[in-house]
Amino acid sequence: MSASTVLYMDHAATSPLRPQAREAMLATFELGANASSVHSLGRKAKMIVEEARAQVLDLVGGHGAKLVFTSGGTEANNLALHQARVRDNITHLIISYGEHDSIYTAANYVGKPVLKWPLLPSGLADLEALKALLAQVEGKAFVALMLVNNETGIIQPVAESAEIVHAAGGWLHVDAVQAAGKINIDFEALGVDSLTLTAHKIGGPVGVGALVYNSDHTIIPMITGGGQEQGLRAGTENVAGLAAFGAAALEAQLCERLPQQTSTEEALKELGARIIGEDVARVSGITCLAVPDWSSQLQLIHMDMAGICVSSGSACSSGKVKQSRVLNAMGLENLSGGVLRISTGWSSQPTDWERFFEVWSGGYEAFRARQSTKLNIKEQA
Ligand SMILES: Cc1ncc(COP(=O)(O)O)c(C=O)c1O
Repeated sequence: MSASTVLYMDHAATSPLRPQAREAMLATFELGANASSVHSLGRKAKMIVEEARAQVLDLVGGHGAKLVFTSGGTEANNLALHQARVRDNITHLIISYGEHDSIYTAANYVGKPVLKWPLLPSGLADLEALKALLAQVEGKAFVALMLVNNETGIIQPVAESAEIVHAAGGWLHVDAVQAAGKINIDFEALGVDSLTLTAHKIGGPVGVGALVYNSDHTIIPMITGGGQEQGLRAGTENVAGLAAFGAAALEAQLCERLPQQTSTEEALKELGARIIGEDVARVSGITCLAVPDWSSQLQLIHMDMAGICVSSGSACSSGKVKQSRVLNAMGLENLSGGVLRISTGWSSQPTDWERFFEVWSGGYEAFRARQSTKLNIKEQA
């Protein structure tokens, strides 16, 4: 199957490179200079890095904030966690069950007690539970809550959480990787201490990300060596990648009108599917559907054979389908084996949902017909 006949509905995993990002990247490859060099080409490279910094800060309304570039969202989340590791006054971490593994699992390596912050059955983080957890902390807490969940698309109450965390003297980190380009992000209005972004979810390249932070804070570096990034992140700058990140951020500011999935979701529900998080605010661009009988694995195979790239709802960094921690935390263990995540982005077309529905519904009906034939044979035997 050629790439042109494939329907890509897995933007939450990686969004294809935008033409503007590709162009910026190629132009910078031509330059071929180190941003730390003092000669004219080096200074030009440095200017490209600084322009990208301004473009990415613009995407999150972070005009009064600071930004350190990283190798992606995972490193930015780890750099945020590092702040908890090195600050003696931070005694505990409070991590929501919805977090990406680059927070959820990495928190266990900070070396301080980790308290797990439950989700409500709606999928929203439980703010009363947050208050109760903070009350258990004798020192200060580092708290992590993502803005948009990567499996369900649910928008979390970050600004409210920031108020609660700050009233207790803590630090609130927000992973905004899946929010960027889908909803407007206003760093100041959210009132958080640090915020993670990655380029490849907004049409930039893989391997480039950023930690935006409140300029009242001093960031302690995790990677040391040369003095790049004002001494906050050593390593020769990935100038071409950063130029592309900046170009993608500029385009993503428009929060493109993604094809509406509402009518398809209604049709899916009529066939017996459940749309996870349908009672709370979600981004358009991520739909998580679940059925009790047709496994994620079989759904993925069926869709893939028809040339449609989707994902299981759970993280599948190992290429395997595994149970969803997020759905389990919502009390949906019974559904978590039959989950499918469909995600759209800048290159998606309105007709994509129609083709998705045709193929998925055909597969599900055929699956159910096979199941009832099996049942009849059993009953007759
Ligand atoms: C919510 C969230 N945070 C962090 C990451 C990690 O970003 P990166 O792939 O750039 O390391 C991802 C990527 O899947 C994500 O979805």
